[in-house]
Amino acid sequence: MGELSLAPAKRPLKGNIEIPGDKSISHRSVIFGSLAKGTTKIENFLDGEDCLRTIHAFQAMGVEIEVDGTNVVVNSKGIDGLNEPLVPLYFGNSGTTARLMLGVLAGLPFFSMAYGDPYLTKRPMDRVVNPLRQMGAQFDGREGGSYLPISIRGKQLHSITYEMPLKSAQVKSAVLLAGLLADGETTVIEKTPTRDHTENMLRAFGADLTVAGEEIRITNKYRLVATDVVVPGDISSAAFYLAAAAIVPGSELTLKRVGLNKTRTGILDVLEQMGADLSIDNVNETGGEKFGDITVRYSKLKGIVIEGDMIPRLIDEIPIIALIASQAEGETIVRDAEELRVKETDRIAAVEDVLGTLGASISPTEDGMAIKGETPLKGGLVRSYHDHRIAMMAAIASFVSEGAVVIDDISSIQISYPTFFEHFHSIQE
Ligand SMILES: O=C(O)C1=C[C@@H](OP(=O)(O)O)[C@@H](O)[C@H](O)C1
Ligand SMILES: C=C(OP(=O)(O)O)C(=O)O
Repeated sequence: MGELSLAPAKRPLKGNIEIPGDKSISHRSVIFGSLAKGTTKIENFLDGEDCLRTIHAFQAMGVEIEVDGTNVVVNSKGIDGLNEPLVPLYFGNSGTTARLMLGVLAGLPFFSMAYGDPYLTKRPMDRVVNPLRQMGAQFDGREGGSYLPISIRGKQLHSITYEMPLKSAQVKSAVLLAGLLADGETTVIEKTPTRDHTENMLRAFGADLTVAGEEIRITNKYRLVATDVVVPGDISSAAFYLAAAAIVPGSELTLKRVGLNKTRTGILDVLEQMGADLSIDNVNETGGEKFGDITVRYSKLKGIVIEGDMIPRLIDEIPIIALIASQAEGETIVRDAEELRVKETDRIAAVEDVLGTLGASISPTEDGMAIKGETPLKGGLVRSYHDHRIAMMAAIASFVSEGAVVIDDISSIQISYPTFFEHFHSIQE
């Protein structure tokens, strides 16, 4: 797959979409399934490239993992049964695999090596390497271990109390995973809440975890117990079709079984504040994770300010929110989102380039952007920067463009949403 030209399609979008499994929860289901002794069955696993990297890492350590589409069965001998990997572990484009696995590998009694693709290789790893070194971890790598490739000499770790300097669920999770393998009680203090799937799944797998206000504590007192996981749909994937229905006149889409964890539903709050017409039905819960069907109908939108504690609740949705804002009346301002600079690409610069090329008015700032609407989009040739969220945002932009949107390379979409184009075409019939 390479370049793709999408003709303008200014007709109402209609239908139902089965949103694929949540990426964050899929990674964690394989990690906890592999650390627990016994059989863990995972349903609705996201068979995107990133989550497959996490599977390959544990297979290289001797865990039996069978993948049959979105059904995965993990058979593990538990933490004590993991073997030294004989080959370097390849994490591809996946920041979540890299950060969480460094937390695991640091506390296992063997040597390992990790590397990634050219994009992951540019992303900072010192954010996990630093706290893990405080726990006694031994890493070596580029720029003193700040960037992949990194080698890990596994050690018996000791507990720490770590106050989060960044708003990052990956850092929190790396320290908690290391805490699961360390002596004593590890405490993470998190002033701004980030996604809490690690905490929910640790509880479901029987770990000794307590959460009291801003403090999350974990010990290695109990071994994890293999537990089946049903993965809810990924709200970060649903966001693309929430946006499509919200900005194409006359549309109505229902997105099925989408995760509704409060730490992830910022996009729904923002859409409501902008004036979108949303309803949620069939709400249920699995493994501490709420999910339900979301219906969105087109309505006139207006610009808003998005900042502070809201940002971690929609961090991956900011590119698609920028597109929505370009079709809303008035100005939308995004602040406190400096983390966007160190994602798969610099997403502030990429949004400015892609939406700017298409005709939107985007003014970037150090930690966000201002978007002036409502601007007609004219179409054009855009670069995706090998970033799945940028490529999908550009594809959705074609629904409201006057001319064709040509995306230089759509292969990155396989990272998080392999059925994206199947769904894209199904809602135009
Ligand atoms: O923990 C996770 O599964 C993730 C956390 C977020 O990253 P940060 O922890 O860097 O904010 C998010 O952007 C990423 O897509 C997935
Ligand atoms: C930032 C993302 O993922 P990761 O950090 O796992 O590469 C994402 O999916 O938007």
